Amino acid sequence: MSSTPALELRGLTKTYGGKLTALTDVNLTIRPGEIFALLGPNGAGKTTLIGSVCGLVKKTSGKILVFGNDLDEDPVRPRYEVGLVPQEINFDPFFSVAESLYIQQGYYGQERDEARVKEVLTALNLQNKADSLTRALSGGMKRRLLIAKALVHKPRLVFLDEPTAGVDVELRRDLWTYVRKLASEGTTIVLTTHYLEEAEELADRVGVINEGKLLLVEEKKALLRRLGEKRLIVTFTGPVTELPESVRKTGATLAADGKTLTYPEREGSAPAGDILRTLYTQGLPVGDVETRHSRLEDILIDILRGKPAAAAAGAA
Ligand SMILES: Nc1ncnc2c1ncn2[C@@H]1O[C@H](COP(=O)(O)OP(=O)(O)OP(=O)(O)O)[C@@H](O)[C@H]1O
Repeated sequence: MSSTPALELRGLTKTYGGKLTALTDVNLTIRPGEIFALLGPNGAGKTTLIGSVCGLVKKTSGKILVFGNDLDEDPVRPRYEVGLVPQEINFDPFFSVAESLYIQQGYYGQERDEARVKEVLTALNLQNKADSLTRALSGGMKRRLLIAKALVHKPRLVFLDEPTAGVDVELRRDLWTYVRKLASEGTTIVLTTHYLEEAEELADRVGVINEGKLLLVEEKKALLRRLGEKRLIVTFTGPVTELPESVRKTGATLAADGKTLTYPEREGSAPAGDILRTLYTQGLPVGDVETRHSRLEDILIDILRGKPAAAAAGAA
């Protein structure tokens, strides 16, 4: 596989109306074939970033390179390699499903390719709807069609902006399977989502953006590891003043009120069971015991609150 980045943003900045800076000096390299999840709260700048690459938003400054091609030098052809599944449904209700895909092929400078349209419709389970008017589709089918539209010209870089917002669990699972398949075939995927479970499930790397600034870019696995794969949480029936030294040494911490112990179990660290055994043998008043897998949600909250440990890796 080529090592040319699928996308490079260098100092990308966007100011709306000379006032609101939606993106500030964003530097980001997306590797070919990866699934990259861009996370951040409402208004963080995710759609602006995607829009700048896809030609829907005019950047204020900075460089955008798609598979090594600078969009300032050629704003059209490199974008033929890009597909976008937008947040909002945007097709003409008077065309049929198949027609809207043929139009899309033309829009991307391609010949009408019936076999490809059939293939995409089948992949998205819309084969029986080819002749239906798009306005006659259910909400979930419209979402499938949005994805079909984004893929029909075989883009090598696909942006999915909130692809599963408002869809049912089954469709979400189907889409995840399909996204994984695309990635396994070498398509690069950039995904924004408010469902952190989705990013956890799919992403190879995660980027966090807030107020137009990219705060962190890291491998998802490393990010989850950093917080501890698992947390042991012990609630005591009465306040404890001090933890046994052997427990303290493991990195376990006692809450200020002495009522809870938290232990992030990391690779190679003491097993949670050893800590529990010590607590019992030392006669500490163990009440409730809970183990919890770390979630991207915990990490994201820490990063957005500016906790230094969480943001240690910095943006790349
Ligand atoms: N066309 C526009 N004109 C003026 N301001 C805009 C425009 N589009 C977006 N903004 C502003 O830019 C900022 C970033 O918006 P953007 O839509 O990129 O965020 P987002 O991360 O995609 O949010 P969400 O998760 O809510 O979709 C917001 O403050 C938004 O109000």
